[in-house]
Amino acid sequence: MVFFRSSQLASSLESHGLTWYIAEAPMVSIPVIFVLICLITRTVTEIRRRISQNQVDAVIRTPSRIPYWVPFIGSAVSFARDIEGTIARGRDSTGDGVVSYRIGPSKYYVVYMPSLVQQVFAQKLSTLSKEKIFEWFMNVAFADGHATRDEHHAFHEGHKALNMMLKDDFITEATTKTARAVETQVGSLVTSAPWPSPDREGNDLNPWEKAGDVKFNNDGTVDANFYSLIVNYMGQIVIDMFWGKALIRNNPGLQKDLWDFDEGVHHLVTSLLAISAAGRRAVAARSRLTKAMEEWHNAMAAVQRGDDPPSQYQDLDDVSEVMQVRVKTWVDNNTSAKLQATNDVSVLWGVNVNSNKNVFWMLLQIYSRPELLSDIREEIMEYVKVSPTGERDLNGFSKLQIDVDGLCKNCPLIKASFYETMRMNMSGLGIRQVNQDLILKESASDAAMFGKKQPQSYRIPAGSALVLANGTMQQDPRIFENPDQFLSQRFIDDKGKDGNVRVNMKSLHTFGGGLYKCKGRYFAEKEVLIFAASILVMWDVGPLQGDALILPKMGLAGASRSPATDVRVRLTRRYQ
Ligand code: HEM
Repeated sequence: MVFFRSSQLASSLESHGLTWYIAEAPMVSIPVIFVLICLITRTVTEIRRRISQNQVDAVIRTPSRIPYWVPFIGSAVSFARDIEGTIARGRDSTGDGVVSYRIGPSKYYVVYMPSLVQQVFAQKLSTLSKEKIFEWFMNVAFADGHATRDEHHAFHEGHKALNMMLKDDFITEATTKTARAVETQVGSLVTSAPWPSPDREGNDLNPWEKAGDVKFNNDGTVDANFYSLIVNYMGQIVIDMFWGKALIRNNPGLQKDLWDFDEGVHHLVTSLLAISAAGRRAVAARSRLTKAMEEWHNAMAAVQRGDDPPSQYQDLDDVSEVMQVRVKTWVDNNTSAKLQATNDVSVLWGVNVNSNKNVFWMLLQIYSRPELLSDIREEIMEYVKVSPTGERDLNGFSKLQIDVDGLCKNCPLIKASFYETMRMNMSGLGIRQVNQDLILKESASDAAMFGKKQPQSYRIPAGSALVLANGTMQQDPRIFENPDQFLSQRFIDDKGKDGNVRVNMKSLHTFGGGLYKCKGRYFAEKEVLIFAASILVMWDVGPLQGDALILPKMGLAGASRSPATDVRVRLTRRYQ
């Protein structure tokens, strides 16, 4: 190995050239050259940022690109480390409504101004679409082997079948079935009496109780891991409602797999991390889920053909209409097993992941505020109450009676608390591919809100990616005052002309928007209120020690968040 003094280095470089120097002293020269390249990259990207930043008077301009150190990598590392913090810093350093990042070979334009977001939602598919991103996601997250991309027609027909979820017939069927199931099961969210020991023969625990690791106390209270308890309890009712009871009955580990998959899905999309323990668990869970979905589909397809399904799938009469239509659509379009099963697993995940986690966070937010809890209980008491005729569930506990219409139309505080929960606890990114050059124009009021001299327009070039930074907007104090506080009244508007109080999502876009807006949103709103209200009426929830229920830290960003660690709570039954 050769070491040089600077004068020697200069004369050697002059006589032998750079290649010779790298070959002779790689341990020194490679880091030196790397540092030089980084410095040059940082300087050039900084100059470029200043040039675009100085276009304060331009009516149409190029968004500022955030400077970076390492060519090709760009801002990838800071995105991987802290996506929301990175975007918030970029936003604050420019003061504009859009900022641009280089990540690997791609340019990303991140949008976080309400008027620009509305324009993004209004674009046609020919300008902005999600197809390529969705195909990539189906491959890395669900291992579809590019079936979504290669079986284009079949995928789109299957996807279209989900539009049924937007129709009144589906919404009525799904909410009615959910409400009836909740009425009879919320009293058994955790069981206790009549059996003294949970595992007494013939009286096994409910699967969600096992997932929540319940422990019965002598005074009749029950301790549980609240996150696991809630997401599994809701999952049981909603999966039974969509796919019929046989799916979970034949695959008792289905929910464990679903939540293991969810815990590791971040690791799968950043494929480097797929080798982590959570990533490996997610991969194993995903293959069991895919197999279960394929078997379920084959049984349903057999019934639809008039054939006899396997013995364990004889009773498929309780499958929802939307899932029956999906099966028929897959069959009519000669869909491969790979496309069918991976897409059905993605729907299974989508149906559960957002609603169930939001109910968990929402309950904690409400139970940790005694005044809000009591106001909401008063607001909903007319619509969610213990069965007036004294009906009991299978375990002998009180049943509830739920008036879904009354709950959803006349209870603004619980609905506004749901929106505020989504604002606080969700952090989704909406990603679109830019197919044609696009101009986005700031509104005058948004420009003023961001402290700009005048509204500007931005040119977003074809071939780049556009990102809606919902999580960052949800925490922007200019859009949502005091964003770190849970304000249960935030989304409540004044009374309208008809005298009714309105609840309005305003600049909150947790269901997405435009052509890709969540197809399950009408059901989801009602479902969340049904689950949350019924638990608030039937149960008191508090900490194991002390008075204050402390909310756990949130896990990784990216749509709905899980808690960083589960939270152990004590549940007390309010009605026997
Ligand atoms: C609080 C609950 C929920 C939230 C916050 C939520 C949010 C979302 C979001 C952000 C998207 C992507 C939109 C985009 O790409 O712009 C989406 C898509 C979707 N959601 Fe939901 N969702 C919820 C519950 C549900 C439920 C319960 C169902 C089913 C009953 C459902 C069905 C779907 C479907 C089918 C899509 C795909 C839409 C498409 O590709 O066109 N969601 N949801």
